[in-house]
Amino acid sequence: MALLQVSSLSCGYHSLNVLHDIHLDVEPGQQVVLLGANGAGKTTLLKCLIGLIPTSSGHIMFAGQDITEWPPSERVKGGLAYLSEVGVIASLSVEDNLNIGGYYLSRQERRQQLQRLFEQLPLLYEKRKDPAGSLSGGQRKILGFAKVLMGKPQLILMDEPSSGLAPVMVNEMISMLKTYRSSGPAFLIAEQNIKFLEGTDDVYVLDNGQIRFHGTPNDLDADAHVKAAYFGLN
Ligand SMILES: Nc1ncnc2c1ncn2[C@@H]1O[C@H](COP(=O)(O)OP(=O)(O)OP(=O)(O)O)[C@@H](O)[C@H]1O
Repeated sequence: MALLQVSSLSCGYHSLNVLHDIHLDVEPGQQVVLLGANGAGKTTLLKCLIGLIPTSSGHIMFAGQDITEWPPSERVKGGLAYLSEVGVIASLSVEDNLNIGGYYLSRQERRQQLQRLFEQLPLLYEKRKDPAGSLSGGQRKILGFAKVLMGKPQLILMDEPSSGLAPVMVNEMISMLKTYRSSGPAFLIAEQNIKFLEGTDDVYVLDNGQIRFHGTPNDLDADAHVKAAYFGLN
């Protein structure tokens, strides 16, 4: 059974639908990429899935439950996490940001998870008392990633992890995804950067609020029409 199953979903802002009839699945442990240009509706879809924007029609099933009407806090408690492009609170310390990510864990679990992440990401341990705003853009992205991992989610919704990152940090982010995928969570990643197709199981192409393509990265690579129409590739 799919971990996330989105069917006939429409949503938008102030009674104006931006997304139309979206169907999308994520299986446990999968990495799924949602590709689309600026304004295609990627952020809107992720916000709708986490509950920050209400659904106009359709259904969102997660871990066997219909969460379409659930508030964001219940979705997070249920194992869904959302990492926005910003991802961290600049005025709070690195450690406080991480503890916010583990808000729904018991005190003991939170302590253990914090220790585990500090061991895996020594940079965050070194900077644990520093305000998140003092970190470089790349370090902030890593902190944002660690912050969502703190809550031990089953599925992480990531909004443009590459935005504002130098190419070397994009590679670092891709290798972090590889590392953490093997330890459990599934990922739905909204991106414009096709580098994120590396290690990806499934791809959806979103254009003007509609899914125009769904398949594996190999299927996408073989589809000259989609490549030319949406990515200017021959
Ligand atoms: N708060 C809002 N109120 C009204 N319309 C909005 C709002 N936010 C986004 N939109 C519109 O919804 C459409 C989809 O925007 P969205 O931000 O979801 O796209 P995106 O694919 O994430 O693009 P980007 O990469 O630029 O963030 C756009 O036409 C945008 O102008």
